Amino acid sequence: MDREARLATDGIIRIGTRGSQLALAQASEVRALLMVAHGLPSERFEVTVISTSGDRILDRPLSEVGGKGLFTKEIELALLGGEIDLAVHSSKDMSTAIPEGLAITAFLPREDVRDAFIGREVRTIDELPHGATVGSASLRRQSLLMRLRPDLNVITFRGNVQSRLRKLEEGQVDATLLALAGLNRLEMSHVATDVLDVVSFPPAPGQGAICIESRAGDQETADLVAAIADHRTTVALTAERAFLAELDGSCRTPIAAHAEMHEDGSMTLHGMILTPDGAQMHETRRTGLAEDAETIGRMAGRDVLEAAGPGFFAGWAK
Ligand SMILES: NCc1[nH]cc(CCC(=O)O)c1CC(=O)O
Repeated sequence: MDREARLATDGIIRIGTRGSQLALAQASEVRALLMVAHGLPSERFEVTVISTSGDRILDRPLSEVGGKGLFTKEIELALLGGEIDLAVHSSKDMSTAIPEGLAITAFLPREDVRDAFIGREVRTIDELPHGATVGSASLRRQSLLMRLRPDLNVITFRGNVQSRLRKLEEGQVDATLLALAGLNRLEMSHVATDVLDVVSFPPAPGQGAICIESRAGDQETADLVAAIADHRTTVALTAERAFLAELDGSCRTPIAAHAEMHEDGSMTLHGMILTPDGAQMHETRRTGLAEDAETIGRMAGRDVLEAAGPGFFAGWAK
């Protein structure tokens, strides 16, 4: 029996995801893409919701609790334990080190990479009054904001998309920033009052891209998800994640990166590191062949480390 026939006759494909509305929307998107790609009915799929430490710890900034692995650890344990066959993640939340026995088997076509600005009484960052309060959980967004507007009162602001918007409505903050990708997936892009450009406000590595993780030896699932993988996104994410890998071992400073593969097979990467207060910034642009994405990412990482010098990290080191 070939693989398609086997999938059509045995077992359920079990998809693991976090329980936030955004995570559930992403899991539904993956299921829909797999149904279309393989002609499978929805009954072949089961979506298992898994609560992660990142979902439970809401009172502290993530950078204090221990960063990225927090949104993926419990889901990865379920994969390793065979409770689920594939995990759907926001690539932005993935650490660069994938646990032994697991692998990223697909990056899906990328959504909009940009950040959205959501003001309660104003439409843009420029229009915010002196000293206005802006909430964000992201060190990168906090730093980029303070770089543009050192007068702002930037505060840490956690929770899922809906709870952040509620805090904004209640007046706890005058504005917030969210990934446009998440708003689009939730069909909530109407709340954005401005969209920030990638040159002055580059996204987090991986922003806007869903990735699928599965067991390293599970060829059947790897083949299944290969049908919905996107090459250009894979190239961009390879470069951005290599840039991040080069940096995140040595610093906890804000990191931004945006890579794009072009039609002619070339690619560009814009990488940036900042001090948390936004006062200092180093950036690099590298262009090369898509097949060299990993090297380009690594070299870009070294560019900014070298430009920054050891003094840059004084006070911001791990
Ligand atoms: N850290 C939370 C998170 N992880 C991924 C997204 C957005 C969706 C994406 O980037 O794919 C968000 C929310 C946000 O930043 O607004």
